[in-house]
Amino acid sequence: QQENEALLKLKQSFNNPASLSSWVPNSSPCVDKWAGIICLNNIITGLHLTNFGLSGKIDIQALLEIRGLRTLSLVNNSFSGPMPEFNKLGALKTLLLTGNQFSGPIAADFFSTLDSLKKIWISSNKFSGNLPATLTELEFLIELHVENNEFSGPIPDMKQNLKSVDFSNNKFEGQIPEGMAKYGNSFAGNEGLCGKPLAKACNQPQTEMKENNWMMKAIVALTVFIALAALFLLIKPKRQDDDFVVLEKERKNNEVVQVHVPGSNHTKRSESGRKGGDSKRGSRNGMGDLVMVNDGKGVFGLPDLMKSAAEVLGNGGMGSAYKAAMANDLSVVVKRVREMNKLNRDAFDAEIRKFGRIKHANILTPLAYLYRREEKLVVSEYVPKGSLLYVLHGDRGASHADLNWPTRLKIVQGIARGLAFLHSEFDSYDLPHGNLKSSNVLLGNDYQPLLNDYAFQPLMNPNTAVQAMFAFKTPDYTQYQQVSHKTDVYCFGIIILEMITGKFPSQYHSNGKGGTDVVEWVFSAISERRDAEVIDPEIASNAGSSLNQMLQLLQIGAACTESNPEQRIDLREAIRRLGEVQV
Ligand SMILES: Nc1ncnc2c1ncn2[C@@H]1O[C@H](COP(=O)(O)OP(=O)(O)OP(=O)(O)O)[C@@H](O)[C@H]1O
Repeated sequence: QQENEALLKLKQSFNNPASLSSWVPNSSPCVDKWAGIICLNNIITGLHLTNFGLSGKIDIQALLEIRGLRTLSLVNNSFSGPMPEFNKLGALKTLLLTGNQFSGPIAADFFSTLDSLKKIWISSNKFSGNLPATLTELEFLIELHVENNEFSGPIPDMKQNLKSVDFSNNKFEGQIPEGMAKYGNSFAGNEGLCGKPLAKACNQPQTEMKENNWMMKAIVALTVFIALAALFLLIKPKRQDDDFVVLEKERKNNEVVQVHVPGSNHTKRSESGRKGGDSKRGSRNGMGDLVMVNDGKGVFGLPDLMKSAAEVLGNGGMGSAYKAAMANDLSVVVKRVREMNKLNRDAFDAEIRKFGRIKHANILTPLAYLYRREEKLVVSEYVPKGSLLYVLHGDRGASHADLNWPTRLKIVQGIARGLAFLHSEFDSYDLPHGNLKSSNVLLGNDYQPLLNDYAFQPLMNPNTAVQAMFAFKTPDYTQYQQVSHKTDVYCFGIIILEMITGKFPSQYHSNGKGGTDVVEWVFSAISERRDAEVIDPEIASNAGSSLNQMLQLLQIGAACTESNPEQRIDLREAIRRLGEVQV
């Protein structure tokens, strides 16, 4: 009875408590299932007031009277002002305040009385000042999210083994403590931070930093140049009468370059041998060893690539990727893949040609390849918006702001269509995609997703495939030692959870450190009936009537990431359920 009254007092302290209409005198919070009240054996253990439209004061005295209270969630409401005295609730295990307007500093000793805390989420508020030093003393802490605030000062040296952590988009400064470098992606958007894992080194005067920046750029440019030069040397034929050498001589004499790219200013010399016929091998067609497998974007050769402005895009598990902007305004990505020696040249050729014939709105079709014993190059069109990974987590610019709920749903549904296509096209493969993750989903102009780096497993040396492909990081392989079509479904599920929570999945790190274990987080939220709390505040804050649809998508993501493949839904079922989700 005392607890009922305490809750009614708490309700009175809120403005607009219409969402708490089930909280009425002469009824029981547990038996009559008051909204947002979690009970265990008739004892109130949690207040989950996520998205309840609440604001006003929070009556801490009332909360103190709820003796069994362990979890307090006020996520996505409109509370403001300084941090309330939650530190009086000494038995709390979970404190979730994400997505409010709380502001100002938090006292350094705030957490000294909260030594049972396991999860602290105070992200997306307006907290400022240093992070309280007492955070480092919380022995049981496993989740700490302070992103999207105005915190400044140093990153504390947390000795706990945090499973999920995010310091991004604040004003933290100084050197990241050595032991914190393992939380790789959690520090983005803090201009003043330096040291590992960031690329910015510490302890350098400003001018020296600038010089170093220039040096870095020079080193990158040199690396690209050396990579392309090495490439050139690799493909350089030994026979003096080879077409490629002839081309080079012509170039030195300032004669026309024998390349043909629609729309380019280069003069054509000869059309012969360029299409069909010997172009299968490509070595004697006047264009080096590059073999076109799809000429929908024009025909080009290695000399075009050699002359283009190149830029390193990244180094993935399978090799490195370069962007090459060619003279005809066509920009391509050259992916240099190591250890792809499972097939001989003819089988490799047949395989990539198969990819080159794909015409699907959600698949990126490769344009050309180059086969050398030591390495293979696969060339595709450059997609300017970049990957879903980049747009979702990389910058907070215009493209990120466009990732509203309808766009996210459209992307998920497009990925499903692309994946369904691969599953029918490469039905006989164990892994029709095999490396599905958000960095391999590119976003077209209209945010239509384009799947990339698919169906590579049959081409790769088995050991490298295990090391490089995301499918082999799933429980299917790590627990059950067998990959299958359902493995792609698991990887798809990770993307769904990543998009709906807005979190960088720790699954993408090979050591699992840094980022959020989205599967564990979502499963525990669902089982504790606080699933609405894990929805990315950026889409949840004005979800309105779409909230149920978001929760439906979250459930599909969870069903796709069921760790036992036998209990996991298959792609057909996932697509059926996705069809029921509306904007
Ligand atoms: N065609 C493309 N257009 C635009 N960006 C691309 C294109 N292909 C790759 N990228 C981007 O270049 C970067 C490096 O790509 P890469 O494929 O080498 O690495 P990855 O996707 O992180 O890992 P993996 O090797 O496992 O696929 C990634 O951020 C990727 O999204």
